Amino acid sequence: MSHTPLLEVEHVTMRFGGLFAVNDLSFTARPRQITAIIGPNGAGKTTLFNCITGFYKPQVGRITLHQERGPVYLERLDDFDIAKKARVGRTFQNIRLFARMSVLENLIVAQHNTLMRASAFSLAGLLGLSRYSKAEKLGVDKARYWLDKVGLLHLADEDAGSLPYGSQRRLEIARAMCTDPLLLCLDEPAAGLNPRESLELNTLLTGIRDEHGIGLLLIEHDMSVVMGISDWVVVLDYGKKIAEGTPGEIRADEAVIRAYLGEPDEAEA
Ligand SMILES: Nc1ncnc2c1ncn2[C@@H]1O[C@H](COP(=O)(O)OP(=O)(O)OP(=O)(O)O)[C@@H](O)[C@H]1O
Repeated sequence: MSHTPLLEVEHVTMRFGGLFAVNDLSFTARPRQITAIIGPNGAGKTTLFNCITGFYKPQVGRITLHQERGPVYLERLDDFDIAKKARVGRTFQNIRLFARMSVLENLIVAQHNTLMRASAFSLAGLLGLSRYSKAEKLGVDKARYWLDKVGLLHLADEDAGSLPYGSQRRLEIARAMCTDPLLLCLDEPAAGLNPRESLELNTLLTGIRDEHGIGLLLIEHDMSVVMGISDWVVVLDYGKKIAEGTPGEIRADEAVIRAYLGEPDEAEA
C-alpha cells in the first residue's frame, strides 16, 4: 500500500460570519481507498467538499492532492482548474444533470476539456481534422464504457431527465468518471435510493476503487453504505473531527455512538 496520501487536508477552517462550518480540520485520504465523511446535519461535510472542489476558499489551511508529478494545492486553484488540472471529480447532493440532453450526451459534454484540446480550440480543428475525430470517437467509447458499468447503456438515447431517480444518480457518477478523476467526491450518493439500489451502488463504488485505482471521498448518511464499503471513516461534529478510523473502530467509538450512530433519527431529522 502506498504511504503517500492522495488527499491531505491540513488545518482547514471555513467560517461564515461568526460560524465555524469547518474548524481546524485535518485528515488524509489514501489512493485506492474509500474515505467516508460522516456527521449529523450541519456538521460541515458539504462545506468541506466545497472547499476541496474549489466552490469555497477556506480562510485557513491547505488542501493538497498528491499526483505522480507532484503536489497540487487545491485551495490556490479555481474550481474549473480543480476538475481539469488536479483531476478531482464530484457529484452533488442534488442531482445536476442536463435533463433535456440524452444520457450519452451528458457524458460527452463532461469530456468537453479533452475534446476542446483535440480541436486545438479552433474551427479548423473541429472541421474534420483526424485528431478531433479520433478524440471524439474515444470520447464516445469512454461514455459507452461507463454507461455499461452503471447499467444504463440501453438507455443511452433517452433524455437524462426521464430516468428514474436511482438511475440519474448512477449517471452522475458515470459523468464524473468520464473526466478521468484521481479523486472522486460523492455527496450523498445513496440519498433516495431503495435498499436494492443502495446495494448496487456499493458494488459500483467498490468496483471503481478496485478496478480503476481511484480514491473516493464520500459524504453519506446511509450507514449501510458507509460501514459496508469504506476503508476509513472521518467523523465531524460542529466542523471539528471527533474521531477517525476503520468502520469497525468507528462503530465501537463511544463518542461516535453517543453523538451519531446511536441517534439515527436526529441525523435524519
Ligand atoms: N453559504 C453558507 N452561509 C452561511 N452558513 C452556511 C453556508 N453553508 C453552510 N453554512 C452553515 O455551515 C454549517 C455546516 O453546513 P454544511 O451544509 O456544510 O453541513 P453538512 O454536514 O453538509 O449538513 P447536511 O448533512 O445537512 O448536508 C451549518 O451550520 C450551515 O448552516
